[in-house]
Amino acid sequence: MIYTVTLNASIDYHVWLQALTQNSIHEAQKEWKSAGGKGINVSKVLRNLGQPSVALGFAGGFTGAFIRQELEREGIVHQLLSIAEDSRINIKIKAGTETDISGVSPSIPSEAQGQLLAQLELLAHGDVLVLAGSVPASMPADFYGTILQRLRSRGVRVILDAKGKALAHALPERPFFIKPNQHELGELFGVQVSTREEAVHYAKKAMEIGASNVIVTLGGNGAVFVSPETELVAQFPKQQAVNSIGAGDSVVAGFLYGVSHQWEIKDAFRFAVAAGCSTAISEGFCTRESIDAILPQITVIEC
Ligand SMILES: Nc1ncnc2c1ncn2[C@@H]1O[C@H](COP(=O)(O)OP(=O)(O)O)[C@@H](O)[C@H]1O
Ligand SMILES: O=P(O)(O)OC[C@H]1O[C@](O)(COP(=O)(O)O)[C@@H](O)[C@@H]1O
Repeated sequence: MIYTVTLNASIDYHVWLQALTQNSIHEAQKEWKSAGGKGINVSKVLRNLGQPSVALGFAGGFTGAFIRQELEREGIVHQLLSIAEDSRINIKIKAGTETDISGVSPSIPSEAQGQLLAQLELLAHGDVLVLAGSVPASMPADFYGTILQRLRSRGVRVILDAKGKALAHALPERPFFIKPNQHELGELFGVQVSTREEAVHYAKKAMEIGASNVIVTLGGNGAVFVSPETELVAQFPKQQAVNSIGAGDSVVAGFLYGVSHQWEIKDAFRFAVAAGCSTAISEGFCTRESIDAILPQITVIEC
């Protein structure tokens, strides 16, 4: 089974404005709310692909109730643990460009943290665990590393999509796959990653620290895949993003889907990039049909 963990679940409030200006009142042109957080988004994309998963993590308050209801309505199995404080609300403003405001994360009591670790004790050989998104400020920054350590001898593949300290602490614990974007990879090494060559170079450095497979996404400029066996570059015609929220999560879900079906790595990578593109250039998340429609435009070559 595939399990996704979202430590910092959210309601994503998407709002479209004509323009965003200081010191003025804006009238929304359009808006919607969705259950978010990176692990939950991965579960949603997997569901769109017909791949079951179980969403784990924390949810609390009226926002937590909304998150649970949406997952249940969409037929996504979850075992979210209850916390007293409200799950956060993240604001995603579209006004020509995209501006995000991430809400303050709720406090996660140590008992709830222990309950999550106990749930993960039940994972067994062949299971896949996706650890995705920020670690709430009340939790140890090395929580992902702790999970990886505890699962090391159990034959569970761990996919990690994190940044900052959460990524730095977990990397030496040997995740199967990481998916930083170029900025997150640059932050890890205190450099700026702008080109594909730089992305490959620093992906290899991340592998020296502990990652087995790395996809670095470069927004509208493609992506690279690096493993001990191969180095691949994906390209696609540059397009205007319509709503890039969840595009990175779609890459994670797409790659996971391909790997779970024992596809060749090149095909899984191409599918993953198509999933990301399809999400970025439409309002909702990718579907199998939208990915298949965009696949012919994605070229993958060896570096
Ligand atoms: N303007 C765009 N046009 C087409 N695809 C895009 C665009 N922006 C992002 N994507 C797709 O989304 C993926 C992830 O984007 P990126 O912004 O790098 O990641 P994250 O969402 O994790 O920050 C890219 O690899 C690509 O597949
Ligand atoms: O666009 P991405 O990177 O795929 O992730 C989108 C998701 O990540 C979030 O921005 C939260 O990210 P963090 O957990 O890292 O704060 C959610 O609001 C959103 O659902």
